[in-house]
Amino acid sequence: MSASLQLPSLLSPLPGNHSRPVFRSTTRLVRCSTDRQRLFNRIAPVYDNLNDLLSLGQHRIWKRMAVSWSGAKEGDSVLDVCCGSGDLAFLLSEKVGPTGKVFGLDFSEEQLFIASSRQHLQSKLCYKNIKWIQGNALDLPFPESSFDAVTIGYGLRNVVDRQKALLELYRVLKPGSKVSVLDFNKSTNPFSTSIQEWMIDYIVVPVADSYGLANEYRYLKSSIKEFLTGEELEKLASEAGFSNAKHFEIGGGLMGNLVAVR
Ligand SMILES: C/C(=C\Cc1cc(O)c2ccccc2c1O)CCC[C@H](C)CCC[C@H](C)CCCC(C)C
Ligand SMILES: C[S@@+](CC[C@H](N)C(=O)[O-])C[C@H]1O[C@@H](n2cnc3c(N)ncnc32)[C@H](O)[C@@H]1O
Repeated sequence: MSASLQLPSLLSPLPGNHSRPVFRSTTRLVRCSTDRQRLFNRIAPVYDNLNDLLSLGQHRIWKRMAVSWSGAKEGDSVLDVCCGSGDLAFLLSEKVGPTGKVFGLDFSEEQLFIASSRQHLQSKLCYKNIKWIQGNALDLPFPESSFDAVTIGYGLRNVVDRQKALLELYRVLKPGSKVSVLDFNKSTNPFSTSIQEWMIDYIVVPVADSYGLANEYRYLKSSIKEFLTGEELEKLASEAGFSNAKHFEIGGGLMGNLVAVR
């Protein structure tokens, strides 16, 4: 099974063969974009369950906050970049209602397969307004000024070029509209950092190991280390052209949400 970064495709539902990819365990999992795409394909079957279990359901609250901060409202046309299995896109769909439109974009075919299956299992009328697109966050397949709000949950940390991703988010937003960026918080407080690292080493990785995904979840710790602090995110967003870039610590400082206006 291959997923193309060059040719975004509308997936509603996803076509093709949905057999699981071969599981591999390597120590160097995430050198490039293709490695990350494979990682997210591999964890797709257990991704939602592990998020619920490991965050004790808290991730649903953080995602609601991110959607609320995006300013999406009834009738809007909105985009969720790095949508994964679709949590933020489903929440956006409820916000914009049947008269609005939601696009969920991701480069992982397996994550999109889960998102599309979830959409078809639900009877909510508004969920019919979601289109899943396989594409690259660094080269969004939309004209400029297309959206009234954009969200990206746990995505910016995972792209290989964050500045380019923010420039793309800026380009597709309508002037005056907001981007809401939810992710782990790279704290400047050593105590918060050690709690976060302890939780990943002694809770997250051992639980993931029981699914054969220890390396995939070990990646979380290194990716947070290589991520940006709230202040650095505000600076990067301002450099991409956004105004009023503000980062909020949530979940007791374990998570963060950047909000910025085009
Ligand atoms: C939805 C959450 C994380 C998504 C996520 C993001 C990634 O970049 C990954 C990369 C590789 C593998 C998995 C992921 C991934 O799942 C957030 C919630 C779940 C987290 C998996 C675990 C949370 C660990 C916190 C430090 C603990 C919070 C505890 C709580 C406040 C009780
Ligand atoms: C941790 S998941 C987050 C999924 C979802 N937003 C959530 O909050 O649960 C990160 C997602 O980003 C996607 N992703 C990473 N880099 C990407 C890129 N360059 N283009 C498109 N999707 C990307 C991955 O495939 C994965 O589904």
